[in-house]
Amino acid sequence: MEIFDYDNILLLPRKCRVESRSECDASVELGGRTFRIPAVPANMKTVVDESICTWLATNGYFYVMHRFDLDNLQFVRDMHAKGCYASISLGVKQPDYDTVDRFVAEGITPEYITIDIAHGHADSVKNMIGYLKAKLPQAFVIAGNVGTPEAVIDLENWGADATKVGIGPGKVCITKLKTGFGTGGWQLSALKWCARVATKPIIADGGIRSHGDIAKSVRFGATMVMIGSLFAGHEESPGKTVEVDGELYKEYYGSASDFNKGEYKHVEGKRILEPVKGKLADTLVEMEQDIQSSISYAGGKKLMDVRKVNYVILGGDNAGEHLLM
Ligand SMILES: NC(=O)C1=CN([C@@H]2O[C@H](COP(=O)(O)OP(=O)(O)OC[C@H]3O[C@@H](n4cnc5c(N)ncnc54)[C@H](OP(=O)(O)O)[C@@H]3O)[C@@H](O)[C@H]2O)C=CC1
Ligand SMILES: Nc1nc2c(ncn2[C@@H]2O[C@H](COP(=O)(O)O)[C@@H](O)[C@H]2O)c(=O)[nH]1
Repeated sequence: MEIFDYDNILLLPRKCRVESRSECDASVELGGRTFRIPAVPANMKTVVDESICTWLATNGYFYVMHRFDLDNLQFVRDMHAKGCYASISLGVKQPDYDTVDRFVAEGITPEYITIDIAHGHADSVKNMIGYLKAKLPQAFVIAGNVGTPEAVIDLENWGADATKVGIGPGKVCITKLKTGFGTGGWQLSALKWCARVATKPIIADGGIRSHGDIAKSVRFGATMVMIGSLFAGHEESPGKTVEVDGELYKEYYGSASDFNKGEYKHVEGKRILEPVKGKLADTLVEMEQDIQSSISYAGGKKLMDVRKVNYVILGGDNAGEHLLM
């Protein structure tokens, strides 16, 4: 099996088929809606809040609200009152089942529900998917996180409409160090491995460090990528602003960090400071333009044309050119 990651892969250009990159369509479909770009901010407390989610929904982007210190029911009511789709996260504990029951009692369904736990290849996830499919059958269910083809097959068979792939590649993740497990350092080839067996969309989660990594993810099978650090640190980001030597930073911490949990128990995340980098809307526009350029280098006009390109692996035992035959 080839082992590689974002920083040692390059995609190979094909003859251009457009006169302008504006002809390239970066949009993607997920769960019956079309979104402007195949990237979604991570469902983390220092990355999204209700006002960012509202802005994303009303401007054609996908979002997933986090599930920490939040009344999910009120969030969905608010989003629907504003005419927006609702996309929430759930865990697998009793309060999460209670939340589902409250949705049923009120007769409202969030359009997207992401079951988001550290080790998503688990019966607890199977049971929650089953419960959601029985109680809220209209919801599009994303489940994770996982890092192997067996897990993707199981989650899909249990009823997930999409899977989220990535155990430990995140910038504030310390799972690899604390447990010795994960896809950190080889997330892109883990994605390729998982995508070979997937029959439903994959959301590649974690490890994206530059905009070009989005095209690489799509090339290796992702429908969408989930991104934390690149979206944290904007003026609107919910993390606390901190000044160090006259420079402004925003805090970005892991959902399994003591900062998020409020206690030091099973900690698998840390806190870092991201330099404040302007407005989120500007980053999203730049991201879309960069994906349009990726599509043009792929010799295509639409996002999935990126899947057709060859690639090279730089350095290491697997180095070489990989041609689609
Ligand atoms: N993508 C990644 O690499 C990781 C992401 N995270 C993120 O952190 C947040 C919190 O995650 P999590 O702690 O799972 O959420 P929760 O605290 O809601 O825990 C979910 C359930 O899974 C159990 N659980 C958690 N980890 C494991 C494990 N390794 N083996 C068996 N059972 C486990 C927990 O029990 P108990 O706590 O008693 O074990 C609990 O019952 C999520 O948003 C998650 O996505 C966290 C770690 C890795
Ligand atoms: N192992 C951990 N992973 C975490 C934690 N909190 C979030 N995450 C994952 O990271 C990505 C974002 O990655 P980035 O490289 O784009 O910054 C996020 O979507 C989660 O899957 C954590 O505490 N530990």
